[in-house]
Amino acid sequence: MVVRIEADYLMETSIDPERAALVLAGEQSSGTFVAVPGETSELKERSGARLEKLDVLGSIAGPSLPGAKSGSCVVQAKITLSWPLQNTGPDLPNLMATIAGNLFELQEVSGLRLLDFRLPEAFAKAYPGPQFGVDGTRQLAGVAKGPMIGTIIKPSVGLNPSETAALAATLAKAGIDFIKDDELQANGPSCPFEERVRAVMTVLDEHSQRTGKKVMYAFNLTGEIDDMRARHDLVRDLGGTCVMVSVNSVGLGGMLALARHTELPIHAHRNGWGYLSRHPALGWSYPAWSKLWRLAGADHMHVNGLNNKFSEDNDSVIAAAKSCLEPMFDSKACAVMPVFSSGQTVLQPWETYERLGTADLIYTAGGGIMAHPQGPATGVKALREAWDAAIAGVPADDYAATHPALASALNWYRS
Ligand SMILES: O=C(O)[C@H](O)COP(=O)(O)O
Ligand SMILES: [Mg+2]
Repeated sequence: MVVRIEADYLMETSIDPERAALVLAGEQSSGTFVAVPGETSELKERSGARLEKLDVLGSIAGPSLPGAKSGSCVVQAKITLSWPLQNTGPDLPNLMATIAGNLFELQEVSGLRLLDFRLPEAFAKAYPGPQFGVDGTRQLAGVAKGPMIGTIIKPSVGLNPSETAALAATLAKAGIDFIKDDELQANGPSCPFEERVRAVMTVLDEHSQRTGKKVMYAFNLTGEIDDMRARHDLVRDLGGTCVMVSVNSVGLGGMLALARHTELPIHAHRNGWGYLSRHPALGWSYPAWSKLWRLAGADHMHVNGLNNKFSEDNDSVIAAAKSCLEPMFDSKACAVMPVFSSGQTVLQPWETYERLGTADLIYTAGGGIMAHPQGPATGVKALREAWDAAIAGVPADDYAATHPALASALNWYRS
């Protein structure tokens, strides 16, 4: 159990690494660019950040980022800083300003990436964490085991509420477990939130009365706080079972307001992640960043997918997905359901299952279902067949020999 707040960074500097690390520690606690009269040694002892660990990894060819102090040699180091809990209290937005604030732009570093952090138990008491997580989501969606097969309404924008509902009805009939709005579709005049929810819930209710299966639909309620609360209430009152939010758009304050209000699982979309992470010498690692949202109350978190349409490599995707299930505190695991999404098709389930070692996930394919040559219903069938084969350990082509939906999808995506 940690007593102080601890954060690990990958740091790059052209000055003495210990000096650079101490500048970071000073700037993020009691110090500034010059000594000030009130910063006594007692105050520093009480409130100053400490350099707990410094491992110099070696030198690199040149600075990764512009604007840093230059020197004869650029070195990379792993450092751990710590802060007394008394500086912020168990307070997530202000934790963020402390461990991931001004330090990224200090001249002493030409690269800084937050790799991980650990928090005292007081944070576990102060915040809700996921209310549904894996088990609660499975229960609400009626999917006891295996992956939750899902999709994203595509085209992302442009369909009106009744067109969206008609697509949802087709997908439900095809046996899908999970549908979500795209992050680009929240409350635009061409597809207003309330009309969309009413139209979609009408068809999902009809389907549930007929079959007993309530498809989970994550309605994108991203917006201002009062609007998000009202949109949540509408979804709940109409029998919906999930809401979605773009976490970078609403920030921690918005997420916390929603999490303290919600009676439904929160599907956390990470759009914008690229600006926080794409340069390897800057920003956040996913396991660190996702901890903020897990503790704040996310139940599902996007982790990209193998062989995705973005720039992230597969090792990083698997590490991100695994981190969603790793316990954050002794008293509160904050485990969330990883959501594989981005360029997913019938091609990736085998490697995904083999590398992840569990099917506790939501697997959403937008283009990967909608673009199936025989239409979205066959797209759903093919994706489920791909996952059945992956879990049974049967190679794709062997399974496809007796499963035509999978066979045509494999041909389509391989061509
Ligand atoms: O919101 C998402 O997760 C993406 O739009 C995924 O879409 P795709 O499956 O068509 O890549
Ligand atoms: Mg999208």
